[in-house]
Amino acid sequence: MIKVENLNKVFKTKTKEVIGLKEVSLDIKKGEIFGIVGYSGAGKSTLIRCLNILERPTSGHIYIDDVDLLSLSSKELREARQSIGMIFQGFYLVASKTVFDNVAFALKAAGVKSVHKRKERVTELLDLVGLADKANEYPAQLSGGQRQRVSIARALANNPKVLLCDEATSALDPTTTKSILALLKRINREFGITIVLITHEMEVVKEICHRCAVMQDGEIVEEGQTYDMFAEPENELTKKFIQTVLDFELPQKLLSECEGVILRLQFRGGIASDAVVSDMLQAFSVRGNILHGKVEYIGDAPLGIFIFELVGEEEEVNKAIAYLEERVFVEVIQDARH
Ligand SMILES: Nc1ncnc2c1ncn2[C@@H]1O[C@H](COP(=O)(O)OP(=O)(O)OP(=O)(O)O)[C@@H](O)[C@H]1O
Repeated sequence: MIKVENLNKVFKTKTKEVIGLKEVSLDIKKGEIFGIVGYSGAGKSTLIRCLNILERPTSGHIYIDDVDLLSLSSKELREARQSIGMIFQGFYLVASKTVFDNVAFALKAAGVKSVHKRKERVTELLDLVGLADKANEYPAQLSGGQRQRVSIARALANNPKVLLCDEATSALDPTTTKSILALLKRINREFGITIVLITHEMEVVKEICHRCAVMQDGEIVEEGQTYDMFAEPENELTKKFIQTVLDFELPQKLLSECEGVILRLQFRGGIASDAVVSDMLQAFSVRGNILHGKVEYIGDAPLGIFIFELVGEEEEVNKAIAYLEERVFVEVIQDARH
């Protein structure tokens, strides 16, 4: 659906050249929610702005449904953009227009001349985003979450195939963020709209993205199914992002009192975690203490995480670790034996 091939963007300033994107390639499937995550300056905004040619890449290709966006004339590009909606962190609503008129404006701009048709569509959209009762209010009278709902209604006005979300929830509190993400999920499910979102919050990716990519210094450093990225991240930066969601802070006092090996065990959904641990405890002469444990849901799929201390003779402990490593993901986080 969206194919990005070897995209490069170099910003030329008076004194230097800044690399915005470096050989970025992506293949985003129809109906997918795809997340792009990275720290500030990683190139996320540049990439998402390139997807509707708000920013012209220096080289490379962008295809949406096999149409090469960079080969289009200005008129053709304007038409192609009708099928790409976009929402932003700052909402960009027109302060002097009512909620109704902010949404109707997108229809007018797209050439919908009939007042009746515009009214019908705006009413439908405001219903969809839960703002039917706010049609005559002005942006200043709305909360941040409500403003983002208006901008979602506006972005969907002309039935786009793709919705680009540029840090759409970064200015919102956690509860409002959840409600906006739930709305995006619903839009994706009910209308099959492909959603590409950029964010610096892994929590957002965990909540709604089917697949995601991690960016650093203009490059994609890792890409995959969101669940796999959480369960078995490979890149160091991905691991850091994952930790922001899955990390357990154990009290320093507890760590210093532990005499054995502290392991972090990760169980993919479907594996009976307690059975693996109790079988291990029966098979080897070791003692085990669970220090922490919980099940995180990545989308709807469970990922179990336990912090576990193993105490015993060195050889038995090593055998027990090897036994666990054959069955689940194991990370040694402290070894007080050495
Ligand atoms: N118009 C510009 N002129 C010069 N350099 C730019 C321009 N826009 C972006 N850059 C540079 O390109 C790199 C990528 O920036 P970009 O805004 O895409 O990152 P980002 O991941 O979106 O960060 P943030 O989350 O802070 O917006 C940065 O080094 C940035 O300074």
